[in-house]
Amino acid sequence: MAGGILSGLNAAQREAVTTVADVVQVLAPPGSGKTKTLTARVAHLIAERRLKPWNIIVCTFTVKAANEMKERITTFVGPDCAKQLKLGTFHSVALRYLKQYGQHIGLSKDFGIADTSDSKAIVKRVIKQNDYTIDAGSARGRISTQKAKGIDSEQFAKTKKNVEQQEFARVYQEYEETLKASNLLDYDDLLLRCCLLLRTEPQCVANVEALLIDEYQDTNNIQYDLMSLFAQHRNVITIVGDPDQSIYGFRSAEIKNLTRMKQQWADTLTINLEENYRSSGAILHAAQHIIEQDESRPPKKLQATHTFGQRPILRKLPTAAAEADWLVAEVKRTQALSGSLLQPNDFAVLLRSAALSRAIESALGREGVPYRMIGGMRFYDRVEIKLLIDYLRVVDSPGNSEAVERIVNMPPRRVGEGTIKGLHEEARLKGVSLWSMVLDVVQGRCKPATKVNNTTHTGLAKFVDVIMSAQKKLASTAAEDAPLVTLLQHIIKKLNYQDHLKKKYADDCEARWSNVEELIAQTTEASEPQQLAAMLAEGALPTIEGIERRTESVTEDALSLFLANVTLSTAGAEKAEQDGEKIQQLTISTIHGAKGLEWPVVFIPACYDGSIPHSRAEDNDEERRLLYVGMTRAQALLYLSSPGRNSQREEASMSTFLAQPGVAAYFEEHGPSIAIRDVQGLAKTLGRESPSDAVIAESKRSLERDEDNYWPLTGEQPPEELAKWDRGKSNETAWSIGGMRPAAVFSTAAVTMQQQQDFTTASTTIKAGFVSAKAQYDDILEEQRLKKVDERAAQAKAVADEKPKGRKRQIEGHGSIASFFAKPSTTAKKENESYSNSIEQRDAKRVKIPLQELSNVNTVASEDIANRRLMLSHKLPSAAPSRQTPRPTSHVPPADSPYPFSSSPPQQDQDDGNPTTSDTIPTSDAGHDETTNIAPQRKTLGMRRSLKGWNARGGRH
Ligand SMILES: Nc1ncnc2c1ncn2[C@@H]1O[C@H](COP(=O)(O)OP(=O)(O)OP(=O)(O)O)[C@@H](O)[C@H]1O
Repeated sequence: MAGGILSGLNAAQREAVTTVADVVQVLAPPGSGKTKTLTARVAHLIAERRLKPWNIIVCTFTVKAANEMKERITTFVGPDCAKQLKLGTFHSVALRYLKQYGQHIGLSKDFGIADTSDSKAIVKRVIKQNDYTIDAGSARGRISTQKAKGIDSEQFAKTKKNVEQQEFARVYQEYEETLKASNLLDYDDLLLRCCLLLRTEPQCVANVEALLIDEYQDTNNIQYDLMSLFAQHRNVITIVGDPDQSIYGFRSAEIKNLTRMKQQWADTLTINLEENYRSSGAILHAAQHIIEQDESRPPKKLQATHTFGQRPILRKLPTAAAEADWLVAEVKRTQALSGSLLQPNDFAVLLRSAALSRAIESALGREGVPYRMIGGMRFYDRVEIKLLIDYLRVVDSPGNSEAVERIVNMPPRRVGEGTIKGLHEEARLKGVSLWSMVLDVVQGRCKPATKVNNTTHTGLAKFVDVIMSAQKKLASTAAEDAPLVTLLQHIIKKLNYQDHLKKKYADDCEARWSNVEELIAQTTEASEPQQLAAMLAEGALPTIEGIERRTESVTEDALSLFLANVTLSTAGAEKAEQDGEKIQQLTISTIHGAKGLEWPVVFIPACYDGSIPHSRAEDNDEERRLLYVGMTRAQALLYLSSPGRNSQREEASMSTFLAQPGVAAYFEEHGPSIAIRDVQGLAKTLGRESPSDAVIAESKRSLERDEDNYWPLTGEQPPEELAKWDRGKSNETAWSIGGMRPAAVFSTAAVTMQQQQDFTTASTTIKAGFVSAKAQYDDILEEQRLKKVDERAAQAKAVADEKPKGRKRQIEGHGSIASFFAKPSTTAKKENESYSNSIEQRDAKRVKIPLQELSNVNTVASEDIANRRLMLSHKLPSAAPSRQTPRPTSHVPPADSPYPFSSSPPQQDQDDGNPTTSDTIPTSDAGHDETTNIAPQRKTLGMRRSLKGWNARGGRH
């Protein structure tokens, strides 16, 4: 048996499992096998030391962890033995004692448990009944904090207090009285009463021979007391934990409990596990460097068992939206370059807070990448968002009776459920929508069979007012006056939405309001003339001669398209879930929710000050540990990124943890190249079959670009995006002057040459006929923009001329995924030890080429500029603009290259001036519509990126 228990353990783990010391602390970094060790020790105590399983208590922090541990122990000692262990969360173990021995402290056997929502409801009622002014959510949290500190309501009331604290003391006391009167214990009480019981009646735990605790760094003071009391007779305790992963300070976790334990049991044996079995050396080095910024923390060794691998990536992007696009592009690129060996399940996006998921979810939805959320709901499924989206839906389409039914009494307007159902049924029988039924009732055109009293009538009238005023608002807002966000804000104001959230979700209204702010940011973005035009162009079908088009309203179309976008962005994933298929899904999680988990590829976006460290965080060290926990979830590839502007459009600067001197040396500036041999190594590690070279080559073909080189490393917009913006601006000018809807943003893939020419004609004609002051001013701005683009182009050329061209910096012999996945573990230690030297070598070789990729796209920008200059001089281009697309940048480095896995290839010395076929949509039948005589579409990189969403969605649904 012992052989089985100990097999596969390293020396330190074996020592931790077999030591005869009574009190043992196993301090282990992430991925070092803490759970494995703790499990083996339980099995060892039973099998070798002959302890009875029913005399062993094992405490975990989550039910999931308890179940996993039980499963693992079962494999060693069998199910009958395993089920006799006292194994569970602190709360469940405490509950067992209270149920069995509670009478010793006057607790009747039939006490109930107040769950979180019961507790909240009680606090709210107490506040309401007494007209207290204290916020219910924060009062509930404060009660829990006091209990965690072991301070009961009477003790709290006795100390000197200011007025506000006195009120809280009364809430606390009345809350306790209510629980008592109802014979309820809340979660905190379970622990507190158990402590009381074990102090009053220590005999209850006279049988306990050993106590083992997982994730010890998250214990609070009450849990510490409970630990001492459980073990009070024999004092045999084993804990495993990692102070660097203590991220629950906000729930009163006490990192000091480690030293407190050593003080209480002076003979505590501390065993450090230093080998990490999860992450590549490069990831560990970077994570270690970050955590070591906390100088108060004792130095600790962390040894990678894998080889160095690929250095993590630290990327700057211009905006949160660009960051999301880049992230999804990297998911798709690495997936394709691995010949689909990497599947969505292998990727995780870890966020500091749930509200950050919106941009990522939208980008994933647009690109059809399925995802699941853990530790949170999908953005559009969140109650506070769903309700607003429903309002927008009803404004857009009042005939949507389901949506009307959901929102007619939300926020509450005293319209009962029965009334709504009755009206809905009457409407159905009459063959009209619920909206028209409600409207007729409110406007006195109909006397319904369903009883509608005065109060209900008033409620219905209020609802009608919200919808009709919103429709009016939309109709009266000009396209250039941000119609979507204006509409949304109108609805939010009408609903008094922030107050509604405060009332209904007292304890987490801030987080919910953050989500609403995120939706406002999204509609603000979508309302920009350029975005609006692009969205409309994406949704537009080509004009077909002889078929009359529906008269368009820019604002109304924009709302419909926006809502369709929202719906479709989640439709793929929903379908997969409904069908019950086991589909591959990328994971989105908060970092807190990802604790204890691991993935081959991890992204941590939004690494900016205010996000991480969070603006409301009280303890920056805890925020740093949070980043550390996130980083150490990654096995092979880790991406951190930060936008120059966050989703609220505020300027954002790189997280202080990542901006410190020396940090950059641990990161690459862009995603890695992935060669075929890397894929083979990856397959080996993941225990999967390696795709053939042909499959890899084929899936590579689907890629628009096989290097992470679209977004400049400086965090600026790519010239293509700027040129697009510039072009969008010139359209906008024409649009606002002529009052016309733009046919499209120039050169979008969805817009035909004919349309472009039509638009060019229209805009030039307008300008020629009537040149307003605004138009002249726009022309001046336009010239200034052109100048800037010219400067960028010149700068890019200068950079591109530097040698060596297009190289990425890598450490010789390191720095590739292959070197991690091939994991020649005997050399791993050596490799990692020589890391510092490598950094120096690498830095000596570092070639600063931040704008290297610009040279590829200069031609695009230049031609656009030329075309726009033609427009400005009121001359029509004789033919559709011929735009040269960037060359693909995939090159095999020479065999003797010092950068064998370099991801940015050397530039070719000459340019034949022809667009490469791989970057151009073939001019075959597929691209040429005979019936409409539409010219073949050409693919341009930036444009295709932004338009793909609609095309793809159209195809899928
Ligand atoms: N001696 C070992 N040899 C090989 N693999 C090991 C060894 N010890 C642990 N592992 C593996 O390392 C991975 C991480 O182990 P585990 O989840 O127990 O780590 P942990 O310390 O609990 O991590 P975290 O702190 O992140 O939760 C698991 O896949 C485990 O099987």
